[in-house]
Amino acid sequence: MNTDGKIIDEQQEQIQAKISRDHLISKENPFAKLQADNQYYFSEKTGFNPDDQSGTSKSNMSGSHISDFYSIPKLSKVEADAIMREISQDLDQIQTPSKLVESLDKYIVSQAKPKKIIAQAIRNKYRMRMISGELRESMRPSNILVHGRSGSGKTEIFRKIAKLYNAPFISVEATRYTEVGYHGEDITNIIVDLYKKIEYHILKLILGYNTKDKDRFLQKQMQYRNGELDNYQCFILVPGDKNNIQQFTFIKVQDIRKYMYEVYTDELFQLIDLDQYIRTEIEQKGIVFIDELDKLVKSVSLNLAGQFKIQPESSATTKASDEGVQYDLLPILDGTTVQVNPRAGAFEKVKPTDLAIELQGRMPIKAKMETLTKDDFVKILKETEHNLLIQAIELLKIERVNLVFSDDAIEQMAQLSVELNQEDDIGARRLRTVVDAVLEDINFEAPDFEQKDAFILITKDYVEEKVKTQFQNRDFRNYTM
Ligand SMILES: Nc1ncnc2c1ncn2[C@@H]1O[C@H](COP(=O)(O)OP(=O)(O)OP(=O)(O)O)[C@@H](O)[C@H]1O
Repeated sequence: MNTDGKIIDEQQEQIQAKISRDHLISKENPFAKLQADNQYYFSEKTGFNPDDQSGTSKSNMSGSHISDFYSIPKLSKVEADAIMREISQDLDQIQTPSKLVESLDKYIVSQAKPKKIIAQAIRNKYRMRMISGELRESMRPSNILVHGRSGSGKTEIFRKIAKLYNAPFISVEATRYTEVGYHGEDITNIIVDLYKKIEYHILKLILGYNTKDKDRFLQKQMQYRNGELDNYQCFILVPGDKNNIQQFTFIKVQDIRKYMYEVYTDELFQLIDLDQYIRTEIEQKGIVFIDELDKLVKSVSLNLAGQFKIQPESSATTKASDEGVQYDLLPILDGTTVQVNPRAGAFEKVKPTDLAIELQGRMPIKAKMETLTKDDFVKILKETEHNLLIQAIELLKIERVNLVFSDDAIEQMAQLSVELNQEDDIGARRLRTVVDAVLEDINFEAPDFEQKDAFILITKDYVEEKVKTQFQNRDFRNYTM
């Protein structure tokens, strides 16, 4: 279900433990099934795609009508509510800052200080959730400005955290909002984007097998947006147990939505209006990652007349005012926890203090990423979970080829990455280009190897030779991942 499974699995296990402890009808987490189209279990025969104006589209969902299944003791509304509450509390309590850092350590090398700062800030956000009333309203979100070299793990840290917390995660490039059509009032689309998919799935759930009826869909959509369906109870089928007995329960729309807000980190479909409820949800749980913020900073250059002339840092042809966009971002920073990720050369040419004062003020927490060293590169290759070498080994096992890397080969890959980065620093992304270069021939030829299950030792010399050849033949400098 989730390829970055480990941390999610831990969380699922806790939820499942909770569910079985509470004598729920299944050991599986029924709500986890909401995460992927083809894992839905509810009454539906056909799908309706609101983007398709012809109304003829069919989704690839193949649910079954509720009456196709027989019912087993169902949860009462009160029980379902209680479970939903407990689940969301569990989600809040799963990771203390120290545990979060521990989890991150499995995937992200070095960066001890930023990890600590970020983990603490994230925890604070969850503490704030537990406080209500005026005191809560007077608290400002602790937005974080993360800056540092390209490919040092900025995005990676937040991706992992979002997965860990099952929080909605959206990454946007600030410069996108300097493009025509995305400027000004449209800036709120950053947040709105999160919700289009959720609305669509909930409506499918509500409409059951009758989703082909476009008028009915639109009518329900309106009711949904007006909050009229919040207390509507949906059937959720719980996947079969060992004996393949299907079971179902009732859950309120508002609870499903709430849960889905928490679990969705996926691609997004159509836009819906931003309402207060959504705003509140994103305030509490969402992670919005604003990339390329430094590109909004103008550089100041002296023109011939000796006067100061302001130029957009990224492109002189940018249509909308970059400074304007900085101000447009303010309400978002007020309303949400935002991780700001300055990109390549991030705040190297310009400093965080070059941002509009108001913007700086809303990002009180600063975390500076360390520049990764050769030793860090070695650790990334050797010690992180699901690392590039493990991936390569597993892929080649499919072809009945066993790859083995000698220690000095790994050292050499790290060393060459550092050297190639001197030309153009893409940080740990470089490792990917180097590993690909080393394995290019083997990957190509593996299916044709006559001897099956042979072991191939990758040595330092082999690494050297392959990378040097590749580097001479190709321009690595423009590599991006
Ligand atoms: N500290 C790290 N530990 C492990 N892997 C890392 C680390 N830093 C980067 N990587 C690897 O490099 C890739 C690129 O890193 P990431 O996307 O986090 O870069 P970034 O710091 O956000 O850079 P940019 O500013 O260019 O967006 C990641 O997918 C990850 O595989």
